[in-house]
Amino acid sequence: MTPPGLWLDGSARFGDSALFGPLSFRAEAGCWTVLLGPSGVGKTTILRLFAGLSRAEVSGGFGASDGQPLAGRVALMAQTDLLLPWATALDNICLGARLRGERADPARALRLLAEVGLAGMERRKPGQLSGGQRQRLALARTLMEDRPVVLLDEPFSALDARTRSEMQALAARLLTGRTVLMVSHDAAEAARLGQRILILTRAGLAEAAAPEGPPPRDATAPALLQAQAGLLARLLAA
Ligand SMILES: Nc1ncnc2c1ncn2[C@@H]1O[C@H](COP(=O)(O)OP(=O)(O)OP(=O)(O)O)[C@@H](O)[C@H]1O
Repeated sequence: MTPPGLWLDGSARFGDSALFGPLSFRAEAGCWTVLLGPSGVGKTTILRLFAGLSRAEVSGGFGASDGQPLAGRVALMAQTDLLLPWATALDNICLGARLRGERADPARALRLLAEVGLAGMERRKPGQLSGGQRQRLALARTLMEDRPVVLLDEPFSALDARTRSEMQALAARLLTGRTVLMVSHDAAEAARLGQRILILTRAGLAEAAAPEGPPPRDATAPALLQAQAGLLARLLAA
């Protein structure tokens, strides 16, 4: 499936309560876009709209750049891993297919578990995995869905710095070529992963220059630290 871009135009509201806008949002096809911004401006709502999970009304509409419905083409990875505690790692990965009444491919599930570094752990339950391993499992479950559009809602924010860095690198490698829209609070994460970096504030949507080179970028490189500082300054000013 060729990944489509994403668009959203206008202002958003929940019933009588205005949320943001008007603005013109674009996430390019096949690119990694990071959406930064202070708490409560509507970042998660934008993700949930594209995932078909929000009831917010958007005045100018939203959708895929190819004009086709987004339903069935989107996978969402949330901040919490949302794993079923009583199910094994393998069953958790296959859950999406099961819920749709489809047959999950166990060989593919095992391959994905190996790709995220969980080979041999397929019979473990989430409680028998570390926080980082659970996030790896959640990433494998997202990949199992094999959707061209992947929405990430701060999926690595609860992890320690080292595990977060490993997960960022793994996700960048495994999601290459898909349209990725990631919500984050973390300027360092945006500088490391974003091919486009958008900042949503009460004043509207602005674009920040993304560092050069494909993600994941070296988080300790001077150019990256400079980009991170610039983003942080913009976030603090927002
Ligand atoms: N279903 C809903 N009905 C009414 N208001 C809602 C609903 N969902 C979210 N909101 C409100 O919309 C606003 C934006 O929420 P959203 O979660 O999109 O913000 P955010 O930028 O992702 O914040 P954070 O960074 O804290 O997660 C909040 O004030 C929230 O209370």
